[in-house]
Amino acid sequence: MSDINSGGNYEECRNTADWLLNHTQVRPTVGIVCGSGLGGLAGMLKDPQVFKYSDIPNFPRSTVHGHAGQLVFGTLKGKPCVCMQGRFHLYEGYPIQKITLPMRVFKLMGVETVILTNAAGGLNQDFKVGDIMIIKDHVNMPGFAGNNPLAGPNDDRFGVRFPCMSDAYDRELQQLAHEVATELGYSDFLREGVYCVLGGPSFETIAECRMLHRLGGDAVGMSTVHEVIVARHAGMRCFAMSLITNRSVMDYDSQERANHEEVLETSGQRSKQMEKLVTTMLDRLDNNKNNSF
Ligand SMILES: O=P(O)(O)O[C@H]1O[C@H](CO)[C@@H](O)[C@H]1O
Ligand code: HPA
Repeated sequence: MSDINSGGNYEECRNTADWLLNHTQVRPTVGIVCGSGLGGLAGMLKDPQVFKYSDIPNFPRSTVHGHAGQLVFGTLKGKPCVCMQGRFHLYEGYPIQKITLPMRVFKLMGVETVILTNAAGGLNQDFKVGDIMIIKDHVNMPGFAGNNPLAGPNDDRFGVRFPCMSDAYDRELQQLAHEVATELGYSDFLREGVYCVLGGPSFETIAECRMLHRLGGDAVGMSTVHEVIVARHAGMRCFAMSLITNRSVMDYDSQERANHEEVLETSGQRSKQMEKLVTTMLDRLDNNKNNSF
């Protein structure tokens, strides 16, 4: 288990949030995290102000191809936003508290809602490459082994010791996503399901894919869940989507092999629709009384 010096403690997050607030006029209420190859969303922000992760105090660096490594402030459909163009993953070698530090920084800057995207393998055999899955729940495999971003002393200024996770993914935002996707004509490739997180960086074996599928997983990846746990602990509401970039290999006769190049290629092909879905959702939030941003 990591100690409080691993990153993500209150003072460190406060310093980072204050530094950012001193360098931008934007007061974000929406935080966005872009998955592998899905950073195009950051390019949609109006009047963007861009900070390289390497220039932000206490921020880790992005090391993965397809994650630009910059924080972009601006407005999207009139909503003040902060967007991570690239995220951090356990396999990059950072302590789990460090990879989730941006969620606490979001909170301290005033963010209320977090929208996350990721690229994932499809465990559900009905899913096709290019499908977009609304995440309705997760299975935290590293968490089963005690690797949870909230392990260590709890700081009540962020949240309670034992946060509930049965409402991790906001149901109203899921409903809104379904409505918007139907209107946009995306129903044919819109799915919903359970996202399983693993530590990576090796992709899953055939036996692991079969097991995760039997356990109720519809998609598998190496991100998002740690961020959602920390965001929910701090009381922000979360909406997350997976782009199915490859089908998980379940059959010993299959010639398919998961690889990051295929992941980036597929995310590039579907990124425009994901961007449209997110921006239209943001546009709608004001028109729906239940969705106060
Ligand atoms: O989850 P995101 O950041 O989209 O990245 C996904 O893509 C990479 C594998 O190709 C892994 O990092 C996996 O988690
Ligand atoms: N497994 C884990 N992570 C992934 C995958 C996968 O098949 N595809 C994209 N990210």
